[in-house]
Amino acid sequence: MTVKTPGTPASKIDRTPVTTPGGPRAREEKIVVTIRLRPLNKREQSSKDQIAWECTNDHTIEYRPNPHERVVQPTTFMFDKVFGPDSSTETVYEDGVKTVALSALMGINATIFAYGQTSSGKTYTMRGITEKAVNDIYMHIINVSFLNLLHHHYVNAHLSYLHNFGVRDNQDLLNSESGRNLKLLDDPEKGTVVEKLVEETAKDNQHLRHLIHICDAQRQVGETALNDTSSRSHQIIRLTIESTLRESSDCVRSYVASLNFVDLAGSERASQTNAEGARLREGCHINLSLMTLTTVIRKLRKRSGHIPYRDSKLTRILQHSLGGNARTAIICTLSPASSHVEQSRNTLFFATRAKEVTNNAQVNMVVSEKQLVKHLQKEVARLEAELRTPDPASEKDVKIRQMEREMEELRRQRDLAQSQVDDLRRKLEEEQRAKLSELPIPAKKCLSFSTNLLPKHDGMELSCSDRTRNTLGRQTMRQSSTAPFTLMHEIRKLEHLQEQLGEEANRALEVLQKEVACHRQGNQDAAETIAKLQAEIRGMRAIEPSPKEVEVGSVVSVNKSVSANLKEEITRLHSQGSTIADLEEKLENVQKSIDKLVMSLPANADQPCKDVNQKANNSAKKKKKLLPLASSNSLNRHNFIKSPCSPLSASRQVSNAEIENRAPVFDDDAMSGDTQAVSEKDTPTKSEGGDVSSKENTPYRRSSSVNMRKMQRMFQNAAEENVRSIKAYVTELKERVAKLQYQKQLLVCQVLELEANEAAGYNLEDDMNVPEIQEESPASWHVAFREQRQQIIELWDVCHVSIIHRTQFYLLFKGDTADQIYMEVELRRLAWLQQHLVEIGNASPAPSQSTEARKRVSCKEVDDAFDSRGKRRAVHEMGSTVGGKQRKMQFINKLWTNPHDERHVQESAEIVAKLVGFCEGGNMSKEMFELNFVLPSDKRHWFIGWNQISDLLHL
Ligand SMILES: Nc1ncnc2c1ncn2[C@@H]1O[C@H](COP(=O)(O)OP(=O)(O)OP(=O)(O)O)[C@@H](O)[C@H]1O
Repeated sequence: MTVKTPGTPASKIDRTPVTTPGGPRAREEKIVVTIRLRPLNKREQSSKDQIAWECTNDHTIEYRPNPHERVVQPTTFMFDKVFGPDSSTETVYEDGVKTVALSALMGINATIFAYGQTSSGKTYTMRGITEKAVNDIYMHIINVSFLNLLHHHYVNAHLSYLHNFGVRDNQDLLNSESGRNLKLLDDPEKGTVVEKLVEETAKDNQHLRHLIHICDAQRQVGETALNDTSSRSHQIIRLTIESTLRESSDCVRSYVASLNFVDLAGSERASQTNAEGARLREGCHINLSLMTLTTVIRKLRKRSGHIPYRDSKLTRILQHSLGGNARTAIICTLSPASSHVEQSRNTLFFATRAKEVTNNAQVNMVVSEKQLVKHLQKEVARLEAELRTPDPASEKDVKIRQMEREMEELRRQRDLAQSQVDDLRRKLEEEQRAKLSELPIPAKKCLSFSTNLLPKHDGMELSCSDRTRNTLGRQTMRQSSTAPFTLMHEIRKLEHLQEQLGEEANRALEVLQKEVACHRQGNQDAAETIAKLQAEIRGMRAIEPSPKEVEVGSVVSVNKSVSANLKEEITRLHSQGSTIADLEEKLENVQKSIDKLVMSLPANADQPCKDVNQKANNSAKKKKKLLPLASSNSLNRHNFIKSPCSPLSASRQVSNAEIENRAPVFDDDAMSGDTQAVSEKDTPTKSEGGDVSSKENTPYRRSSSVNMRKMQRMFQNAAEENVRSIKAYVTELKERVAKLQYQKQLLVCQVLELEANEAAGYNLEDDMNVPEIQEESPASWHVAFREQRQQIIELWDVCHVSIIHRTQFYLLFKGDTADQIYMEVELRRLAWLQQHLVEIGNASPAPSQSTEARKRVSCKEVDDAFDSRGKRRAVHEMGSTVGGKQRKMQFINKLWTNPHDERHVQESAEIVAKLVGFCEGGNMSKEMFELNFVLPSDKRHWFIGWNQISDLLHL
């Protein structure tokens, strides 16, 4: 077993208390010095000895000199504890040395010894102290073993006994056969050891008492004048205590400590002891060893110089207890007799010096070989790790260099990725450019919109809102496929069409000018009209499209960002809104002028022609009723003016998509030739007379043989027809301008949506990789159409849309693929309207609008619209009877009331169409559905378009 204090080199061997500089902080503490003053013994009492010493308190003892005694020595001494003659040994133990004695249980060496002159009571005191201490130690062992079973705490005690050492020969009282010559050995680790000293292990308290008794019995005593049983040697009872504490499964701590009970031989004066011979020599040895002890104490007190431990065997054995690794308590015994005042004073002087001595007690921990091996292995591993581990500073540098390398690599990868992105972007732009320049522009796109543009009013959704939004959400998915480049391309294309329309209108007006010129007969109104038309033409010519940055079909500059281009486009389109409105206004003025001209024609005719003119006028009026939507004389108009944009042109046979998206090619020569041919063919005065501007050469006056009336009639008919054709064509141009207008607005909306998406973090450029246009298959469009139409019908009901509008729309759009744009526009503006109705608290004029429209369907029209069979069927279907005015209104109010009943909707549409005179392919045109996004409260709300239509239809 190895005895080791914490931090002590592990090579320490067992049971040797070692003080190490690196160990745990030593407990520096003074030697505990107590004084025990015994009572006068019988001999002293019989000799009438006086008490010279008195314990004035627990710490002070004072000398009581005789009244006549002259005292020059100190008379008062103070110690840690002073016990008077009445104090028991138990009190001395409990109050003076118990703490020191039990330190051995904690692995701290402890020494208790008694110092004093002969017969002062050292043996008497130490036997009691030893007994008390042993009792306490075994009580502790019992208690700790009982209370700390879980901690596996146990204590073993080993006893060794020395006697006579330092006096004559060392004698082991536990081994009487060992002889007298036990040698003291200096072990470098254990210190001073007694060779061949027997150590007996005490089994228990009784066994230990028995061992102590044996030692006491063998101790040499002798009779002196002062003490009948005077100890003639020093005695040391050494109790070695081992304790083990298992703190955890892998942590077991063992402690070892020596508890020394030292009963010194008493100093004596030969004159007092009357010793002679052997007793005198014993006394001399005793005094010599005690003198060495006194010297050691004195040296230790001064803490300087050589400590003469080796001058006596006593001090050699007690070296650790004197200023070393032990807690020490000295009990100085005194005789109170005045006859021993000088010896007592010397004892007090010794005690006074002893209490200045400081010990360094440490806990002695035992480490088993297994634990030692583990500890050494850990130490080796730690040292090897230290050897392997480079300097922290250099390690930090290495890490910094490594991080710098990683950063450099990341930068390189970033640059590489950036260049790859740039390449991809370049390629995409090139592909986009190639696609735009090569591919024909698709005819009908699924123009879509997002409800994101519309204000949201949670909790105020109407019944069909969800479905509408689902559809719109689905369309929003398609929206992402509309690339900004395509939008800009569309805008450019529409602008080009706008420009062509303007030019076409100019040509029409020029032809009209020529035609009107034929009617110059000094008629002031006609002249004014012509002058006005010429001004109109000049005005229209002044309307030039804005200079385009890029021609149609070309690619938007790739150097600008897409978003910047879109914003510019929006700004520019907004600025051009007035231009389109101007064009519409101009066309309106032209139409008015034409109307005025037509009206003026009969006035130029002679009276005989009145009937004819009246007929023509009536016909014109009749036509006027249908004019905006009438096809007019398509053959004549075709001959009158030929335009690829005209719905009546030869290119009419081409699909609408081709017409609308193909850049028109004007054949000026052909057109002028045709125009000329028409003029020559349809205007006999021109072909026959040449200069129609000359009154002299007018057919009326050049040939009297000609039937002037017939000629006039022919002329008027031809002129009237031509003017009517021009008027119809201008109307058609207006419709096309209107269509152009809402297509443009749709594009603006899409641009705004893209811009909103871009602001929300949506990457516009990502769309570059998505197919731009998703054409719906006929089957899927049919399904989508039915779904959209149902939503539209429900929204009509929710938004109280005019039943006339419902009827017209319902009958016009029946699922043709060309209807996609109209369906989506209708759905969009209904959704927009619905949101705004919610915004304004449903205070929409729409209901009154609807009611007004119902009122317009007069009772008479109800009567006229149906024959008796149709009426009966309608009445039957609507669950009412058509009788009085009130009942007729009830009948009308039952139209368009159930959006969920498809049959009801169909019947309602047919009835309203009959009532107001709608006929498909007749007075209804898809182009009349212009787009107008304004608030219902606005004077020009989108119902106005329907009011106008109603006005035209005289509803
Ligand atoms: N405190 C005490 N109370 C009563 N009797 C005492 C006390 N101290 C000592 N005696 C008695 O005094 C006598 C001498 O005591 P003791 O043998 O212990 O002295 P000693 O110091 O050991 O002497 P020596 O040095 O000669 O051995 C004994 O008979 C003992 O009983």
